Amino acid sequence: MKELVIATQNKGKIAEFKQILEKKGLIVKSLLDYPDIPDIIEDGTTFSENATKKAETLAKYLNSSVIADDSGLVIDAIDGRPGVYSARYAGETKSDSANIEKVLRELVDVPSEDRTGRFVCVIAVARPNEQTLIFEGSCEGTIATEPRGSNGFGYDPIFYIPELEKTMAQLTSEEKNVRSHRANALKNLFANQADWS
Ligand SMILES: O=P(O)(O)OP(=O)(O)OP(=O)(O)OC[C@H]1O[C@@H](n2cnc3c(O)ncnc32)[C@H](O)[C@@H]1O
Ligand SMILES: [Mg+2]
Repeated sequence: MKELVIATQNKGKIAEFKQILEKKGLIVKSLLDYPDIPDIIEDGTTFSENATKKAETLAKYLNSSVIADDSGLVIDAIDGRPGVYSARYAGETKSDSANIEKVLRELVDVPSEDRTGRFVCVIAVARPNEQTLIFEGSCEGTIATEPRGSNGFGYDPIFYIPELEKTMAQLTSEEKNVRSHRANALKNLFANQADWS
C-alpha cells in the first residue's frame, strides 16, 4: 500500500486526513511518526508560504514526497483574522478555548448578518527535485455567538453552517469530512494529481 506523509503535528488534522485517505487505500503518517524532526517555524504571511515550508522541510529530511496543510479561520468583520495566525491567535500556548474566546470578544458587537467567514485550507505537495504543488479548499459559514458541540477541533464549536443549522463541532466526522475546507483541498489535489507520488 502507498504511504502518504503529512507534515503536521495536529491530532485533529491527522484524524481527518486518515479518515479521508485510508478510504483510498493510503497509509497516513505524520510528524508524530518522526519525533526527531525539529519544530518547523511557521513564519510565512500566507497559508501557501507556511504549507510550502512545512512540506518542503520534511520532504528534504525524508528525501521523499510529503504533503502539508496550513489552514485557518478567515472572518470578514475583522479583516480576515485570525487567518494565517489561527493556531496561536490568543498566544503561544495554542489553546483552542482561548482562541475561541478571543474571537467571540472581538465579534461581540457584530450583528449576525455580518458574522460571515470561512475555513481555508492550503495543501502543499513537496517532492524531491520537483516544483512544489499547491491546492486550496474552503468552507463557508458564520461565526456563532457561543460555542456548541464537542466534535472536531480548533474553531469548530463556533463555526456555524446555516444550511445544516449546526456548528462544525456538532457534525459527525463523516459529515465534516465531506464538506470541510480540508476535504475540498484534498478533492482538488486528487482531481489534479491522482498519482500524487
Ligand atoms: O502546523 P501543524 O502542525 O499542521 O498544526 P497547527 O495546528 O499549527 O496548524 P496550522 O498552523 O495550519 O494552524 C491551523 C489552525 O487553524 C484552526 N483550524 C484549521 N483547521 C480547522 C478545522 O478543521 N476546524 C477548526 N479549526 C481549524 C486551528 O486553530 C488550527 O490550529
Ligand atoms: Mg502550525
